[in-house]
Amino acid sequence: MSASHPVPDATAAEAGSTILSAENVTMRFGGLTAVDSVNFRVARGEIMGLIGPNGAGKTTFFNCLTGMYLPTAGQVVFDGAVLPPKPRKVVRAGMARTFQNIRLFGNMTALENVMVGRYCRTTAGPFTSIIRGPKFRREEAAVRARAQELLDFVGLPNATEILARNLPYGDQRRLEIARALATDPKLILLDEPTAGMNPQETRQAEELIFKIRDLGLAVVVIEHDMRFIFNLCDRVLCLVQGRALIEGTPTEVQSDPRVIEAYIGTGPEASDEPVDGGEGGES
Ligand SMILES: Nc1ncnc2c1ncn2[C@@H]1O[C@H](COP(=O)(O)OP(=O)(O)OP(=O)(O)O)[C@@H](O)[C@H]1O
Repeated sequence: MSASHPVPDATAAEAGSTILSAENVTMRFGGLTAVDSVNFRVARGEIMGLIGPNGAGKTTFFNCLTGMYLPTAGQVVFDGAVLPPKPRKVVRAGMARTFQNIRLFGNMTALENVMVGRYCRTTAGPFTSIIRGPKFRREEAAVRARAQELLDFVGLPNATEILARNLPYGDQRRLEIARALATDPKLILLDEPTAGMNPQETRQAEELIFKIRDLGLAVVVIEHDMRFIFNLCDRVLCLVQGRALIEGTPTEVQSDPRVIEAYIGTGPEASDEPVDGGEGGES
């Protein structure tokens, strides 16, 4: 990252203070309570993991945290203010996310995909953009330079002109992260960032997330790969049937018999992956 384009970096005073909190967040779909009175706190510069068996409510909770859903009850406070229930405003407030199912613009190049993420921070109005005035051209050049920096940062320095749909799967996941970083977030939420990755790509993803944290960002990660999550996270919250079962350090969570039972209880698919972080893929 060049000095001319500083990225968010928590000061010593800010580090450790709360950036995101969920207070009794509940989300109901008709008669189904997908998320039930969940409390959650993420500190600046922290990597927080969200685990739970299939259908536990992780993605629904993520959607509440990122303004995609307005919780049925409870509230989400981000950087000292109640979260606006509009994804666009949430991004501007400093929260970015990636999706379980990759959502790139397949027919745009890698660079253009990242540039799209950056436009939420530009100020050129419609008039100067249409006539391609000096302000627009200055901003466009800065957006392009920043996008390339982010491609370098996530390990895709040579992907600039490649169409997103032609990138290997692991690279597409990195590209999604670059696009999220382009919005200058204070917190980034990653929904299954290693899904479909081979072990080498998974290790690279882990290194990338540590690098992001080292910039001072807070990170929240949903993952089924227990080895990955317990290596990576400072704290882990386990959801089961929409409720918070336990929150603690990886050591505390992986040794809790209720967590083991919750996973084994979900059937043979989940029990393939021991919660003690043993060898294996996704649950
Ligand atoms: N839009 C929706 N309408 C109705 N029910 C929903 C909706 N989204 C999720 N659900 C239900 O809410 C529950 C929690 O789903 P969710 O996708 O949040 O779980 P998850 O922990 O992310 O699961 P997975 O690990 O399989 O992705 C499930 O029973 C699901 O069927």
